[in-house]
Amino acid sequence: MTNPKSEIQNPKSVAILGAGAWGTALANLAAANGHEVRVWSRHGSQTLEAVVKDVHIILSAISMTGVRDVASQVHSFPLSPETIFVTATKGLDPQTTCTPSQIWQTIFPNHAVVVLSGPNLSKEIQMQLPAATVVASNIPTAAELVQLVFSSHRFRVYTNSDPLGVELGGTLKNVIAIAAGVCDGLQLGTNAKAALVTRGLTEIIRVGNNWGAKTGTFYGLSGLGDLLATCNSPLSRNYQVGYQLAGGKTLTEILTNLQGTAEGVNTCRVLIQRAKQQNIAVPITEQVYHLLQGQITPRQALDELMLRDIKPEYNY
Ligand SMILES: NC(=O)C1=CN([C@@H]2O[C@H](COP(=O)(O)OP(=O)(O)OC[C@H]3O[C@@H](n4cnc5c(N)ncnc54)[C@H](O)[C@@H]3O)[C@@H](O)[C@H]2O)C=CC1
Ligand SMILES: O=C(CO)COP(=O)(O)O
Repeated sequence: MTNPKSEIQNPKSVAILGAGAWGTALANLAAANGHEVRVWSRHGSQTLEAVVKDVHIILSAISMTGVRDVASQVHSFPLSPETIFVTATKGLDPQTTCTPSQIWQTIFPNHAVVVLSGPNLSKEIQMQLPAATVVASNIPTAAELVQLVFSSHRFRVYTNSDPLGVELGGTLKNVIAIAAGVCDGLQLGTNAKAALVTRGLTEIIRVGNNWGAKTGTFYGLSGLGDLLATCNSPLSRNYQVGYQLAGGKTLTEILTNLQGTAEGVNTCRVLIQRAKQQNIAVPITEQVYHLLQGQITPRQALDELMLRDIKPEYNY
């Protein structure tokens, strides 16, 4: 278990769905460990059916917009009951507010589903810089198998038994990363950034607890860890969205030129919908939402946050 190399004696076949930045990085990690890796892209020549045929693991690194459709397509193909699904998407479904793992689990109720999430800026991983992540599942053996497939001296993989918390940590932090980009773009300083990220974590925990996730999970790699990575790195697309909004660009201009997917834009809208339904206070998300809608300026968003009613610090 502690020696990742042991799994090379027992290679698995892994289908990676989505050949974007993250799918490619994950495919390289599994291939470097000696596993048989097949990558499917909607723009590629191989059919989805051929790629998923007889594999041990199907890992989805598709943007949120494609998850339901691709999962439904996979459902129409014959699969071994032992096939494990891994989801690496960090988003929420606009129709149902479901997480990607909830979509995969609903479509494949008899299969193990594992969530993979952590502070994993794909460019750094492609540069072979060291990183750590979490694989979480209600079925411990499935998480342990996925841990072995991806673990190496440059990618340290931890297991976790709170898949919802791990998934929400990676997903909700994208909204805070947009806010952090605004904070840096406006040059508000280190104190402001620390306050924003810390209060952002409180907001994430409040939403996560309401959803049924465990508080402690959000202090781990997929919550606090991913906040630290994305709120401090220009490599984060979500951070870039915020930074450029602070610079006066419109959201349309930013998204037209952005390389890859900034899931926080959609997640923010879905989160506002869910917070209203569940009556959860999400002050930072609200300001990011108004900003993305073009209803306020970054400076107005800042004032709104600073002038809220004073209150005790802990109020999950
Ligand atoms: N790039 C990164 O550093 C990380 C990204 N993620 C998450 O992984 C997911 C993918 O991110 P990236 O690879 O960076 O994005 P990307 O934009 O580079 O790639 C997205 C992939 O999804 C596919 N796709 C999009 N819509 C589709 C549809 N309707 N049907 C089929 N395929 C579709 C695209 O063809 C592409 O292969 C996102 O949810 C992101 O939050 C998670 C961790 C790290
Ligand atoms: O989730 C990520 C790193 O963990 C990637 O962040 P972005 O999607 O903002 O680039």
